[in-house]
Amino acid sequence: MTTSPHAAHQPDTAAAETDDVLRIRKAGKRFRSGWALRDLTLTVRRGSITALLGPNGAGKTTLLRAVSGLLDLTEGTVSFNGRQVSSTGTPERISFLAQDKPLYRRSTVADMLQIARHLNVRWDAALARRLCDEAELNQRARVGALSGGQRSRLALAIAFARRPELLLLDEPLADLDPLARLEVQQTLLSTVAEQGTTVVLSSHILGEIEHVCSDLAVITDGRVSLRGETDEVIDGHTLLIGPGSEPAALQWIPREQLVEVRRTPRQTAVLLEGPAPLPPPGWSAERPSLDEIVIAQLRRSRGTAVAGLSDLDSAPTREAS
Ligand SMILES: Nc1ncnc2c1ncn2[C@@H]1O[C@H](COP(=O)(O)OP(=O)(O)OP(=O)(O)O)[C@@H](O)[C@H]1O
Repeated sequence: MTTSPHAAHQPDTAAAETDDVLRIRKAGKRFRSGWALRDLTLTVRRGSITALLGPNGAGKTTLLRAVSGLLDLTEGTVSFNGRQVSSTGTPERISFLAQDKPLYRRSTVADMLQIARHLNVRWDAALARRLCDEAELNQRARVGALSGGQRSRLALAIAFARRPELLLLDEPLADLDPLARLEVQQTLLSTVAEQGTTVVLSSHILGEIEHVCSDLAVITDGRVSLRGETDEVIDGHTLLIGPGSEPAALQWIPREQLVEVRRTPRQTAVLLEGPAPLPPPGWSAERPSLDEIVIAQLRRSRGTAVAGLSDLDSAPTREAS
């Protein structure tokens, strides 16, 4: 798997420090069961919405917890605005919303907002109220009586109302119905635009990430395997669609750019990194979706992506016409 030019090793200049709100360098976290993060390097641009994507167990939650100061790394460093983060305390300007939303089930929505108001130095009551109203949350309803999605919306309202500089969200869209997902995405976009908040979120919902997240990082086995600005990652790939499934018909495809070959009896789809060479007659080049790229790259990292590669290697060379 490739890493985009934005990845890993950027020069440590003063300008970069200003633009990058978060710098994670060679992060490693070892639990008894093994390494959850390994040599993970990632920078997050100020004002960006960055998606952490990856399979179950890839290390996304562990990374978010390390950034929020909830656990110490075994190796490497996390720095927020140039200051190293450690488990001695979450920096005041970072807000982390965990997957299991931290709410008191016996409290009402109104009480929960009051509690949060007292617990936080910075608190935007008007924003909390507006977000609860948008979610049609009854202020007198008990938290325990809300649906999973409604509890997520309340927890999100509290996270936003803290007005953090860096908002970390672990699977924020997971419990939400399609309409609520759209509304939460809209809130994310408007909050970033209004407040200049930087957001890092983990998600499995790829289709929607494409429209919300300016940046993405794919994490596999505790490492960053692909990262960059979302548009650039998409523009950096080409999907070629052609007829037939004969391996010999693929010889014109540059082997070093190949991410995935998928065949049906009628059609062959080839995902390439970078621009495609001029395809032969009958083939077309398309812009792939983010889903297609991320899923293919994940399959590739598991060694299952290039189903047709061995055929391609053993196929006879196509004669030049
Ligand atoms: N507290 C812990 N103690 C031991 N092992 C842990 C702990 N937390 C995470 N792990 C392990 O670290 C690895 C990464 O887990 P993590 O929860 O960070 O993955 P994830 O990418 O967030 O997964 P998911 O998408 O399923 O939420 C897994 O193998 C997990 O079992």
